Amino acid sequence: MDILIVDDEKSIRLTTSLALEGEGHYVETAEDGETAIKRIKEENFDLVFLDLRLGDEDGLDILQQMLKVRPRQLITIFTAHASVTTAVKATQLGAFDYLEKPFTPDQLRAILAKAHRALQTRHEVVRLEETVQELKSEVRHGAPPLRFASEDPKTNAELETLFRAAASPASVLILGESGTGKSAIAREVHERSHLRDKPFVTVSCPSLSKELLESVLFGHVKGSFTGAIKDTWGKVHAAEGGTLFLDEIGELPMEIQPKLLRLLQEREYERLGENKVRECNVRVIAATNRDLSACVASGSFREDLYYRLNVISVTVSPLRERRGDLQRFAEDYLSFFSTQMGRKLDGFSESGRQTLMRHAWPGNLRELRNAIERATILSHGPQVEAADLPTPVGVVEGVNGSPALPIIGGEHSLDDLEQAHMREVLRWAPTLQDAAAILGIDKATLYRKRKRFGMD
Ligand SMILES: Nc1ncnc2c1ncn2[C@@H]1O[C@H](COP(=O)(O)OP(=O)(O)OP(=O)(O)O)[C@@H](O)[C@H]1O
Repeated sequence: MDILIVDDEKSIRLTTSLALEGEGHYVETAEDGETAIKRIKEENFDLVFLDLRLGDEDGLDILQQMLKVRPRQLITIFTAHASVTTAVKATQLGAFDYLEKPFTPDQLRAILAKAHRALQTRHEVVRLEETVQELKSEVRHGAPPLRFASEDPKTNAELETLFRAAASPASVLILGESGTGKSAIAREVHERSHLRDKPFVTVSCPSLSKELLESVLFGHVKGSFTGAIKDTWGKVHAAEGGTLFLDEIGELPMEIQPKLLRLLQEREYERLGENKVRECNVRVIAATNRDLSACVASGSFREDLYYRLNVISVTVSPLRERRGDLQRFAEDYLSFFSTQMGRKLDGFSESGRQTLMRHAWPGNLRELRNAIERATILSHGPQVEAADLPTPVGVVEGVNGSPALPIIGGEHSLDDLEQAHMREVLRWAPTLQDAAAILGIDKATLYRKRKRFGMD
């Protein structure tokens, strides 16, 4: 995590950052409110530790100012002057948690674990909100047609291989960032397979608790857990003879992993609370936006299960690496939504096109589709202009003081290109850690370069 410690006591700043850095976190410190607020404005920290007594300054006041800048910022208050009243006041004002000084490494770790869970939930909520918007739109307007042919030779080759293998019973693993179209590919594999007339059943692994997920997958018998008031069949049963699509498989709890392995290896499972072994015949397709091999390395995903799932696999490239496809997708969506909404829109103006091309599309196809749907509603026509696209979609020249972006192949130095690319990635990457990973450099190099380019 990227963490900011705000405390006027040097020893606290030092010991806490050492403890946090020892756990692999990136830490910055600030000794007063002004510096802290400046950094909050500039950077996206996952968590802030804020002392309630900062010399003459009032920590509660700084807390409010920080939340004004970043309303969703996770802020843990720490103070040597803990009292129930201040704790309550701080949480009422929007603090995430409260830590009394002096604190033990275990207490600090507990806060970090809680913050980590909160961040994960937040990401999941954003993803679900977007999916809901998408589904609402599908109910209203139907779904835009899917395009699988790609201008990117790598994507094209991978998808072709995958679709050729669709008819085999082998398990399929689809990797790629959120919104790259993994679910759509899973369904397409099913449609192109010999199972197309059989059920296609989806289970979203992270949306349920461990117990519920197990029951949703395998079913349960009455009384097997509190609330199990009657026998039920699970999705494995519902998918019999067809395809079982396990979305976000990287989130599958450790306890359920052996049961899925048994399903894949032995074609057997048991309902929760029952000792009867049942046979099943399903083809499993799994997808995840996590780096599953890294999960195997860190011990959160079983290696044997990984190899069982990874018989045929495809990694869907993010949209920012498929610039050749971007315009086609945008045009397809525009043509679909303008027909649905009875709008006469004739493509994108040059400024609209440039705006589309300049954005990094962290939400991939889902974000693009939502942006184009919105632009179809907003546009005065006859073409979609930069102004019709939502603000975060692109950096338009001269807007908000942003310098124009260089064009690949134009008259620019490598320094200009590097600088512009770094600035854009830093603009949308959730954390500095992510930005460094995307740029393929370590965090220290990123810091050095930011300094050199005057970006800090
Ligand atoms: N091949 C495609 N052609 C056109 N649009 C697509 C295609 N694939 C996906 N989309 C659009 O992107 C949206 C998101 O796709 P999908 O849900 O398959 O992504 P995902 O990678 O499974 O996302 P997540 O990881 O968040 O579950 C779809 O609703 C659809 O509008």
